[in-house]
Amino acid sequence: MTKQGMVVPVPEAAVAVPPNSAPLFQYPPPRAAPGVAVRKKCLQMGAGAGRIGGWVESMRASSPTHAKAAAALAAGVEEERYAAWMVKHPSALAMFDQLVAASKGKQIVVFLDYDGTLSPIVDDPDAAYMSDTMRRAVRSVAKHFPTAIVSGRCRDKVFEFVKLAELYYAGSHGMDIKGPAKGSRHTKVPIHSNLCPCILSGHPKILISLCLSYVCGSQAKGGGVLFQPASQFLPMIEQVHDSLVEKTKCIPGAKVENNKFCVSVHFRCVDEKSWITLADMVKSVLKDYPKLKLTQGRMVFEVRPTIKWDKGKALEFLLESLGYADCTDVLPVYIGDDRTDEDAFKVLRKRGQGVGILVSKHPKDTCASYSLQEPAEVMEFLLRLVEWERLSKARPKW
Ligand SMILES: O=P(O)(O)OC[C@H]1O[C@H](O[C@H]2O[C@H](CO)[C@@H](O)[C@H](O)[C@H]2O)[C@H](O)[C@@H](O)[C@@H]1O
Repeated sequence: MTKQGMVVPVPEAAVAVPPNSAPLFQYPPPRAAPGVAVRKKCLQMGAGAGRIGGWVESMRASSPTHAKAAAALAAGVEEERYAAWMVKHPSALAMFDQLVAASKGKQIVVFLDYDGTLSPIVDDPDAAYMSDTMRRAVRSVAKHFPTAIVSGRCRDKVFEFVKLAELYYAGSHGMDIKGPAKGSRHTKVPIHSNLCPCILSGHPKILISLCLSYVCGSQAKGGGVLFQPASQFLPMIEQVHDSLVEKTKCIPGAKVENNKFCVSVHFRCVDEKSWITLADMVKSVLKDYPKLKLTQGRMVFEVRPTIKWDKGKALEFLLESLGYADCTDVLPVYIGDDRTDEDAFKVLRKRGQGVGILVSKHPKDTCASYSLQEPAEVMEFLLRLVEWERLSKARPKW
């Protein structure tokens, strides 16, 4: 269980908590203190000494398991800070009973990030396997609740890792969604039309405008909906991927990953002395692509289309597809570890509905309300959810 006494370095803020955000429950845990630093979502593209220092700090902060962080951890420098953070973002395991009590009369819908949430972070992105026990836990969850994986990886790749056909998948940071038929209330009824499902269902304006601008929805094989709001960026992403591979091949340890609608440039295995060179290379390639933006994940640069679409939008899209748009009888539970998951946490805050759980052993500015330390705790939480649901079905209703 939670090691509350752990001492940790403090990475730069991922996002600030909106000052007037609505409480998620009647008994919300305290929010992060006002005035927390705000990280710009898109990284500055300019050069200059100040910026270079900022880049290195930001790159370092993107993985608190960095050697210096570990040293700080051993030295016990930030113990109190971690304890204070845990008061604001209590363990979802410790708060389990209150969490499930809030779901009374509501349908729980589970959203799970992949890397760092279902699988431990490892050096080689191609070897980020999830354990069989975790797979069994996720399968059980999906038996009881609509469940979706929301990942920065390309959808096919994350499916190869997860291997569960009973889930919905949103790959490429939500830009490639294979979800249920629109408004299906989890019945998985296939749609029988070639028309865009967003238009068919009278989807909110934002999606309709996306439908008109991009090739987006179609019937997915085996029923359900395939939604790809960035499909017009495919050729550009291919080009950028190839340029990045070519440009960065002289940097030992750098790895460029094609995630279909976005590209990841990993620096986890790059010597820190080469980080700035690598960052400059990425920036120089992107200069020719103003329609692409650069964000940062855990020891990785993420190159993404500038469209207003992210994991938060994917969460909303999936909820609507399941028939829970603007409903009060739904409780989305989103578990993730990355900066990109903050978009989903923010959506939950804005809706004043749902449970955002950040997976982290370190204090981070986050819009999530709760925390879990690592994938092992995520698994424990999922299994408890299944057991609670099983028992509540067996319990007589008075
Ligand atoms: O949204 P996610 O499912 O969390 O995907 C985000 C990125 O995850 C992967 O990279 C991260 O995990 C790797 C394996 O543990 C690790 O080596 C890397 O440093 C992490 O950044 C994935 O490879 C990326 O493509 C995803 O964008």
